[in-house]
Amino acid sequence: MAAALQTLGGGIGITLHWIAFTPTIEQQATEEQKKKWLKLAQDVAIVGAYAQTEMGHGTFVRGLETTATYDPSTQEFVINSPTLTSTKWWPGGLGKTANHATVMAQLYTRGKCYGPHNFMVQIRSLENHQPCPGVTLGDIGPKMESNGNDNGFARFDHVRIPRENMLMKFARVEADGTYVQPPSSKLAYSNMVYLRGTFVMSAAQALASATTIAVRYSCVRRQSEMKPGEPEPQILEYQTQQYKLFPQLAAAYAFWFASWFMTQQHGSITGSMEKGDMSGLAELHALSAGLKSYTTAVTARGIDVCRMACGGHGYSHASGLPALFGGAAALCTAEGENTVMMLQTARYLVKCFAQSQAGKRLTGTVAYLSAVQPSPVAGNRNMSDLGTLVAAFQHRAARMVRHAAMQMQGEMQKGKAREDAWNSCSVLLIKAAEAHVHSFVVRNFAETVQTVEVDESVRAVLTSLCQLYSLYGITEHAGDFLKDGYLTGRDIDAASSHLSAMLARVRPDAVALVDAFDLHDKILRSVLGRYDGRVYEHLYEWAKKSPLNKSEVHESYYKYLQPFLKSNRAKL
Ligand SMILES: CCCCCCCC/C=C\CCCCCCCC(=O)SCCNC(=O)CCNC(=O)[C@H](O)C(C)(C)COP(=O)(O)OP(=O)(O)OC[C@H]1O[C@@H](n2cnc3c(N)ncnc32)[C@H](O)[C@@H]1OP(=O)(O)O
Ligand SMILES: Cc1cc2nc3c(=O)[nH]c(=O)nc-3n(C[C@H](O)[C@H](O)[C@H](O)COP(=O)(O)OP(=O)(O)OC[C@H]3O[C@@H](n4cnc5c(N)ncnc54)[C@H](O)[C@@H]3O)c2cc1C
Repeated sequence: MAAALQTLGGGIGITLHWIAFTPTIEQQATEEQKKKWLKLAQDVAIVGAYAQTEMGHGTFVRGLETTATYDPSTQEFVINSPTLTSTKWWPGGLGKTANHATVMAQLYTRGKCYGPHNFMVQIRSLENHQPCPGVTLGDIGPKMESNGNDNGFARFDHVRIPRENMLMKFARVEADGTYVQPPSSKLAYSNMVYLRGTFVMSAAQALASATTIAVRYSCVRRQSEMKPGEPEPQILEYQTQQYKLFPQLAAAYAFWFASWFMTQQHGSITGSMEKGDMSGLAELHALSAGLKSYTTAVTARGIDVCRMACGGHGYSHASGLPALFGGAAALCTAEGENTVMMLQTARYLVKCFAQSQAGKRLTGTVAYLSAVQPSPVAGNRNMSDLGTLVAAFQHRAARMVRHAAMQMQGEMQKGKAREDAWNSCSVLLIKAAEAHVHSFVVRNFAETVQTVEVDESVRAVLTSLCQLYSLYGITEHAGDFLKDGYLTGRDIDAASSHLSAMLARVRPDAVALVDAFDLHDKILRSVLGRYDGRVYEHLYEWAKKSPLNKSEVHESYYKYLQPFLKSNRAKL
């Protein structure tokens, strides 16, 4: 339905209705309010946008300028866009599709500001879809990709909504204007945590799509001579092609398993929060922010590697890879810009490190921080053993977290304010947080392949893939592992040769591993990745449908080229 609307309309998109607007009602509305709006949203009797970001603020939610001022005389909130930069800007579906929006605005009551809260605002008439009085709407214009989605803008000129339109599951405003505190001010951000968690699966699916396309095409495409006089080989026979594609394929599986963990964690922690136990919220936020940032960044880069591995046809929209890349690039910015999200994870790690220094036993995804010994125990390690690889990644992360935290402590001891010390160490902090998330993904991948209920022959293939993913990470970041002597040069050489062996071992199963994603041609939308492998015939058919081929001589010849040629010939 959503996809149909998105393709049919060519300018409307209800993606955000499903992934942001409806979940916000589910997570932030009272039972009363759900009775009023949730079924309408689920049945698409209303279409909604999630209107938080403004022209002037996206990351800094506490800096949003839209206001919601409570008027006790009428028991209404007045929604207003006081400045140009307060214009809501970017929300998907806001331009032309949505007739409702959850609007994040600074809540004012009795002259005091209580920070950003969500409000349900009808923005278009249900009769004729015209903007409601006081509401100005429009599309923000063409983007890098996803132009089927009308990311829009909205301005509110003192628009009045009933008090009951404030989503009041956590915080409330009583009829007389009294503000009732939520258990945590961050619960207003809970849907962002949820959405970031879903991005991990979006990244896995996107990387799975890209590797399916590139691996299948690399079995169809024959090019060059590996040995003089021999037939042109499949390009997947080249080790360099395997080195490009198989780490991306392994990452797709790693992220797929990481998203299982994320979903399970989100469910159990929000379950406890429903019972008033907020203790897991900080870890959930740090994990979802870090995983979202890490997986979307690796995915965007990985899709472009797949695109380049397909040569010229990879650059054609026929391959489906440019659109995939554009979508993945969007997820690096949307739902929390990646740098900012990784800094949130770093903030949590620094806090946990301080707690472990004070003797607290850490648990959950940071437990390893207190378990890992600072002084490395060098020695010939078995670089094909998953336990050894996991321990190496945890040691690397613990060392980098400790280094960044100690660096920050040092800056503060020199008299720097905490915020300045934070800023001057933020590159170290980002790298430490990335190493932490990377070690989580490796550990989770290893634990999943060892416990998932599959046939032993399948487990053997998944284990090779997990080794490949880990060895690739070690060789790509060798310096981090060598720095304190935890790994030696010999270990890194061993890792490189094991990696080469893994490339050769994965090769015979590569097509089966991408087929296992079970992505239908209609989902892949790629001539190169077709299940039947009939690339060339369909590439020709695809090209013939290009609008430029509607006429043999394009009108631009008569308008521009013909007079231009004529005048140049006249000068000869
Ligand atoms: C792979 C591709 C496949 C194809 C895809 C298909 C097509 C794709 C194309 C197109 C569709 C894309 C889909 C679009 C969807 C996107 C929708 C949106 O974008 S909706 C807007 C999102 N906006 C943000 O996420 C704002 C980000 N900013 C923030 O969240 C905050 O401002 C933040 C966290 C950066 C700072 O918030 P502070 O300033 O209030 O908090 P501080 O001062 O940093 O920290 C205070 C305490 O609060 C905690 N905290 C912060 N946020 C928290 C949270 N969410 N939950 C729990 N605690 C939190 C912190 O951990 C900290 O805790 P202690 O004090 O250390 O204990
Ligand atoms: C495809 C797409 C769909 C979107 N859909 C929606 C939607 O449906 N609803 C919605 O509300 N929003 C939506 N957004 C907006 C999105 O949430 C914001 O773009 C995002 O939160 C980033 O905020 P920003 O654009 O203000 O970037 P900024 O925060 O201005 O980032 C610009 C640069 O500043 C850096 N920076 C900012 N703060 C810090 C900091 N504290 N420390 C270090 N560096 C910092 C960033 O790292 C980045 O490099 C969408 C965006 C895109 C691209």
